[in-house]
Amino acid sequence: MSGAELAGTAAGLYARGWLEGTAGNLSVRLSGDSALITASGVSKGRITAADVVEVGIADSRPVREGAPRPSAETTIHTALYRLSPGSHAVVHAHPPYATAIAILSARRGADTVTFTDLEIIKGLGLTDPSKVVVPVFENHAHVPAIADDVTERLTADAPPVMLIGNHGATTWGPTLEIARNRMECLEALCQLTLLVDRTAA
Ligand SMILES: CSC[C@@H](O)[C@@H](O)C(=O)COP(=O)(O)O
Ligand SMILES: [Zn+2]
Repeated sequence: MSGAELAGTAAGLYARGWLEGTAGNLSVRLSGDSALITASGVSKGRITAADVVEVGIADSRPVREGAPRPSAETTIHTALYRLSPGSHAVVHAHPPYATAIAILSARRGADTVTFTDLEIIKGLGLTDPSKVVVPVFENHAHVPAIADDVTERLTADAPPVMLIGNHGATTWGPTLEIARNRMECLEALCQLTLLVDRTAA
């Protein structure tokens, strides 16, 4: 897995309007103990292989001196890699419908959103695709506090998708393509829910 592949996937999500401004971050696991993640504060629509940083999964810090500043959300990515050894990619984006559901959930004080009986749930790779309970995390200004909540709340068999209240969505999986597909499925679930008013939060 290379920085060029991360940049290509990021450009595709940017083109869909899911990474507005400098929003979003993507990473891939390089080995058991490090990951390649997008640099912070750059447009993911035009990043290149030079705009990625190798960080330690244990400490979330750049492996090499002089590297660009890694994503502000690095601690969330590394928390997910520690939680889920079979996961090799994490995608964070601000897709409009998922973000709208995240905003509505935060307003209601809901810490989960439940989707039931929608075919697209199958795209999340769950054992039982009849229902998915998606966790909603508080959007702490101090990002490591979100990562701490992830570590505290999620188990290794949690669905590979989460929302961050008033903010956006994060998905993960065994490959970058699968993590990206899961983001598309989560966005579709949120869009359908808002279209037909089936919100079960
Ligand atoms: C454009 S502001 C969004 C950021 O605060 C953050 O949520 C985000 O998605 C991108 O952060 P980054 O540090 O560039 O990886
Ligand atoms: Zn974000």
